[in-house]
Amino acid sequence: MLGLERTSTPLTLDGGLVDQLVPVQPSSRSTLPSLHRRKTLMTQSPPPVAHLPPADVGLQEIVNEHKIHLKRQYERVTEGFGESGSGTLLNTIYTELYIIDEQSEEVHTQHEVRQLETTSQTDTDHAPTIKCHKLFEVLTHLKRPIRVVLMNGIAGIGKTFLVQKFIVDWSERLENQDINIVILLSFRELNLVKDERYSLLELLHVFYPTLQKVTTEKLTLCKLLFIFDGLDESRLSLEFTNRKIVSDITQKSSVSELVTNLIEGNLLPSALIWITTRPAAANQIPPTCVDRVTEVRGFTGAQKEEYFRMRFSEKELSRVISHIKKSKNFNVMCKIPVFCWITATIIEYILNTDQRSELPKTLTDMYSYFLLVQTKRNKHKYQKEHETSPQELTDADREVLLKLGKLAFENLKTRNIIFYQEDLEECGLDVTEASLYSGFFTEIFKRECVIFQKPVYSFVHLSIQEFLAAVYTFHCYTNRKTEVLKEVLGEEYNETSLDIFLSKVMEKSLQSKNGTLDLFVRFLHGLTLESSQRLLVGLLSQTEKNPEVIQKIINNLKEMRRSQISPDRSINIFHCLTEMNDSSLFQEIQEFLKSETKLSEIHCSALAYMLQMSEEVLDELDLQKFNTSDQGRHRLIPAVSNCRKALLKACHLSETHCEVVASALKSDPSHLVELDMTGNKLHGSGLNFLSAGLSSPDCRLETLRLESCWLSDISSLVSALNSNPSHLKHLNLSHNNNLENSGVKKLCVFLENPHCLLETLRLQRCSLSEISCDHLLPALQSNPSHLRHLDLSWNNLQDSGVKQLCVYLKTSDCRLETLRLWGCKLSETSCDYLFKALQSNSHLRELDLTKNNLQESHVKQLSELVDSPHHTLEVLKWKDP
Ligand SMILES: Nc1ncnc2c1ncn2[C@@H]1O[C@H](COP(=O)(O)OP(=O)(O)OP(=O)(O)O)[C@@H](O)[C@H]1O
Repeated sequence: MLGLERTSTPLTLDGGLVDQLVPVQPSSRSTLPSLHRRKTLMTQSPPPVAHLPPADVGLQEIVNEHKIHLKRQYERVTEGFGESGSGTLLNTIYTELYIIDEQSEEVHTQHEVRQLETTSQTDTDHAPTIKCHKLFEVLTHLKRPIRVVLMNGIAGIGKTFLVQKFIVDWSERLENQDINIVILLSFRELNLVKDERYSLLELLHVFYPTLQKVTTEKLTLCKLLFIFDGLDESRLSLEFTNRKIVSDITQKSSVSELVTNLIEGNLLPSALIWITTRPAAANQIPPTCVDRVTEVRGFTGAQKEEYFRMRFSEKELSRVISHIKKSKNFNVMCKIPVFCWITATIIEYILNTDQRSELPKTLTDMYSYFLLVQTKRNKHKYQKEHETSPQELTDADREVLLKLGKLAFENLKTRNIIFYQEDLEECGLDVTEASLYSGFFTEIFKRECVIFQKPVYSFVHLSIQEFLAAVYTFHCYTNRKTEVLKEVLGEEYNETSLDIFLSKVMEKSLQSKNGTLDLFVRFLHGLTLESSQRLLVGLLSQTEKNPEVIQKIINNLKEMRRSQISPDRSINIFHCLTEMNDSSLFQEIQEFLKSETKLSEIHCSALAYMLQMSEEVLDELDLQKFNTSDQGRHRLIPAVSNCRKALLKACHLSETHCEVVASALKSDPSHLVELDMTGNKLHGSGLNFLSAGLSSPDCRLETLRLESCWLSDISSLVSALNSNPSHLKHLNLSHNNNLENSGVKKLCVFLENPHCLLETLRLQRCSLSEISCDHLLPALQSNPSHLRHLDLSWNNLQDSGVKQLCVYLKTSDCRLETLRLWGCKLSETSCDYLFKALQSNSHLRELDLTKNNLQESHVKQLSELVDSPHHTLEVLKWKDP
């Protein structure tokens, strides 16, 4: 029993000032295991106190007893599909969830997996977030009380865990102490009494016998919170229009009527109501009854890590996290806590059985497992089947999964990700049962209502759609449904061997520019393995065990080459090999790198992937150092995202390659600090792509070399540098003959930017005249203190150009150390200008006037400066080599 202590804090109850009884925190609390809890304790301000009737010690004791009861019931959880009350302490595994304070109307309009591959991951959008303990806090902008909260969330996202956490924190007096009594009524349990007639008071006593001692009067005085968990599971018919009004808590009624009257506020109008539901069932509650809609979005990146941190020892943790990070798809799926649990369970099992064994690498295995576990959870939830192992899919499961597969497949071709009733019907899905299906398969199939008041359906993740589409395609292949396969491969498709079938699908996928079928073909290859077929037995018929066919498929992939495909698409060939558990490439690459044998294209793709995924950031990637073809070099480009220095000189980069480089500059974190694209034709869209990368706030590039890149209009480059000015230190645009004075004029906009920190500027052979110096002078003068090295060699600057430069040299903040003016058609006059300027400049160390046809007499004074111990000039070059 918890101790009670008097406090003098006056609190109001019905307008009167009363003394309150504040519970003393139990001393055992400091020994609780959860890190999270300890944090809560430390950061917490004293909780608001319950408004109990004055000095009602009797009621307080009942409440205390109720708290103890709830704590006992909910502090332990069995994960995945277990019941509460046994298993692990919730606080030792509970990880904070990301909840937004509004419901999203959008369905996924972009392929999450692909989105991740092209952009840096934004875990959170700009929606306001909310903590579960603040659900009933008044909305400041609306200033109205919150009575009914509807909490949406897809299956496995953590709604029930959240409710349990709320209850445990309340029962331990950590949060929400302004609420006197919390009553959890899950729809799953209400279903059991749906045909009974009770008064609300009796219903409470059925579920909470400890509350029997509370009288009607006292109950109406208490601040109550009713939590209705899992509306999607409800078998009650909740009628909000033609229902009987019940306002007396002793009045007998049907259970459905009690629930609707509570929600509507006819019964206990001041009681708070919290309803959780999968999106499929949310529309059972009229929006007019709801004061706040929230949505549980699962884990953010940091929360994901925290989840695994709580489960694994420090030693194992880094292995687990890096394993998950290596696969972008695992990363996406791990936003859903139940997928984290599946991943953790599989990994834990492996680590406990054999530390040395490999963690599951293939996505196909992970997704197969996910499908099985979710199917089992649904069965447990809706059909109360406890005893089947996850591997046992019934005929009914198989039928529905294949229909969903058909829907997935049909719509994958058109990239359609939202479906209407007609689409479902076309695939044989019974729409009258849609809500059951969507409930049953919300894990993979989510139903939402949008503006049109028409149900819209979509898969929870597009990756799930692709997986089911692959399962269905495989099913059609093994069952010789040629007509269906023709839809993917075109009319000319004929029954053929598995290896030829797969290489045709692969070809098809390579043709797609944006990777529409990438994941689909990966799954398809993964499903050829006996191990996958074993996992999905019941859903997939097994193909003949024929190692030769598997080997043929592997060989086909290795030999696949097409020109004009993006290196990202090529990496997908390698991913398909990984899905087939083929690791021969890794060994071959290692051998080849040692022996300097020429790397084939597929080796380069594999190598690019290895480098890309390596935990070590590569210091330098120099494409010229690889013994391979141009195509092979192109396939290495994706590795740019994981290196500091990328040397991509003269290798015929196309705009697609520039796009890949740009995405490396945009990635978060972006490692690239030095980029050399010299000798590639970058004019036009290539430069635009690159500029988009440079303008990203994540770009950290310090050195950019674009010599001989056929550049003329550099507007996009300048505006990119200008929007992100403070990183670039060295810029080399030499040998771009078409740059001309107009190019320099544009560049000056960047040089003038007060945040520009450029130290080196090289503009050799850019067809410049003295007009460029006119442009440069004010720009350099306005921001004089950063530039250290300026190279304007082989431009027609003449003496008048040098005259302008000398004005800059004389600027007091000028810190220029090297000035190179080879072949600028200078005469003795320039030497005079320079001598005068350098008399007042104490920074220049090196002056290079080679190839200007100068005589010893012309440079005499400048040479004296070199000899003078009082001047910084150390090197003067003027003799032609
Ligand atoms: N906050 C969390 N911290 C740690 N694990 C969590 C958390 N939330 C959920 N999980 C894991 O995910 C599993 C599913 O969570 P939960 O049952 O709460 O989901 P749900 O949204 O209620 O799903 P459903 O709609 O299917 O009932 C849990 O059994 C647990 O393994």
